[in-house]
Amino acid sequence: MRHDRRKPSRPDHSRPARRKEGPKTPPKVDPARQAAFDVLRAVSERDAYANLVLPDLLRERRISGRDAALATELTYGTCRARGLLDEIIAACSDRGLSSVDGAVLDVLRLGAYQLLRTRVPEHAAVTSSVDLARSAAGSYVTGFVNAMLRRISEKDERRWLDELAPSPEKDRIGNIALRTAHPRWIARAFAEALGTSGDELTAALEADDARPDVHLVARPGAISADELAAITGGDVAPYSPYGVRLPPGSGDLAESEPMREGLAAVQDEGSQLCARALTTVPLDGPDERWLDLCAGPGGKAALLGALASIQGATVDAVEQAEHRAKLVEHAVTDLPVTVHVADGRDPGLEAGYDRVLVDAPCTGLGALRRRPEARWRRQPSDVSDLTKLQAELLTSALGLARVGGVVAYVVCSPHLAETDGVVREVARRSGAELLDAREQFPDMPDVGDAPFVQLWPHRHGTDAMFCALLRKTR
Ligand SMILES: C[S@@+](CC[C@H](N)C(=O)[O-])C[C@H]1O[C@@H](n2cnc3c(N)ncnc32)[C@H](O)[C@@H]1O
Repeated sequence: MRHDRRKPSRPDHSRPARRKEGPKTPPKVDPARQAAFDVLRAVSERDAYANLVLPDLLRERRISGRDAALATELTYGTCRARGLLDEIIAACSDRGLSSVDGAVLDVLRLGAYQLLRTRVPEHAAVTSSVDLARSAAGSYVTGFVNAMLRRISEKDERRWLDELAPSPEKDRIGNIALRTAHPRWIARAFAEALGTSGDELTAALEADDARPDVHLVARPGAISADELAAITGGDVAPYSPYGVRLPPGSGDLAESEPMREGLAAVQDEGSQLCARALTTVPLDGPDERWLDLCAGPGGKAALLGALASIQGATVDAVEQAEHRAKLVEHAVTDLPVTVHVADGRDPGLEAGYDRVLVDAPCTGLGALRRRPEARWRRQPSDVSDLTKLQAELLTSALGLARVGGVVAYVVCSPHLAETDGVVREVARRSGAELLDAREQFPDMPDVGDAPFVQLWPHRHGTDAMFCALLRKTR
């Protein structure tokens, strides 16, 4: 294809250019880019999760090998960089993005991602995007897409960032947010939790783009971490006594024997450590009745169930959503766990629990590396609704615990409103004692300031889990 090196004029998509003469049969879009585009549409149109839709789609269409790898890179990469790509696309357009057709915008995002963040040659990125636009929206948009992508390709990512990012002197967090392709409010929440907007903020945000290791949990009493590591070819995890780590994208683990037999499951090491922390706090008096107040889909309930079985305790697992309660049932087969479909704020269970876990619904800002599109879907306004629910669930947990009993409050988020804010407010109102959670994470460095524990992907290789431990005093 001939490269037109003249500076393209600013595309006018109010009057889309019509092709003078198009081929009778439009060129076929290659399977990798078609798959990536279809997942982007599902994410944009019906709030789908890219990491759930893509594997099914690749399987259905029998896309494998290099095509599957390209589809995965383009889909996840475009989802992660979406806000940054949109700023660049908007800078090339004479109107706001809202006037661009949704399918055309997704074509532009995919094309811009290839131009700015991959080694795909410019002509291949542009031609394939034009083909995709023709097949998705019709021939009349091809001129617009072609002109937009030519304009985007005039600069590399660094030059676009130099042009578009706020100056670091005036707005350091805004500058880092755009450079790491995160919304500013999330970068600010991370900065507040880390206590810095220096280099560690960049490291924390960049960790969201790294493909995470696969973490397995070896069910206590059923298989050891050493055995599981030997069977799966993984490494024993550095912190959790039940953990095994495998390289990113390790095979189809669901088919491996320990998983099929329920001896092991996929579970982030940070989640394992938070569930375990609840069980290691010293307790005076009985230690027989445990409660998991937000149990679906059952990862922590299964670990608690296995530990309860060893210690002679039983677990009640509460989950509000019926379909998620079914997942808990499946996860706790053969364990001393009873599942209840109920609202954790008033589950109708008899109070007096010795240990209670509140693994509360949260923004999930601590697991952005696992959800490519999540950073652009979450809104700052989500936080206040969630903190209200979190405080209600923690209050209910303390109501259900016995005096002297312990409650673990866990969220997969470092946002201070969801962590420190919720816990201190509920502790103040209820008179609960804040325990030093760090004592239940022995030999783990840099877990934050007492009395809480905040884990981080860039420090610990875990999700950014938060854990507080409270003792009921009255
Ligand atoms: C962070 S997830 C829990 C993850 C789970 N502990 C695990 O390790 O697999 C929060 C769960 O709380 C449930 N939930 C939301 N509101 C609830 C409520 N009012 N009562 C009980 N469960 C609730 C959600 O449906 C979701 O399954």
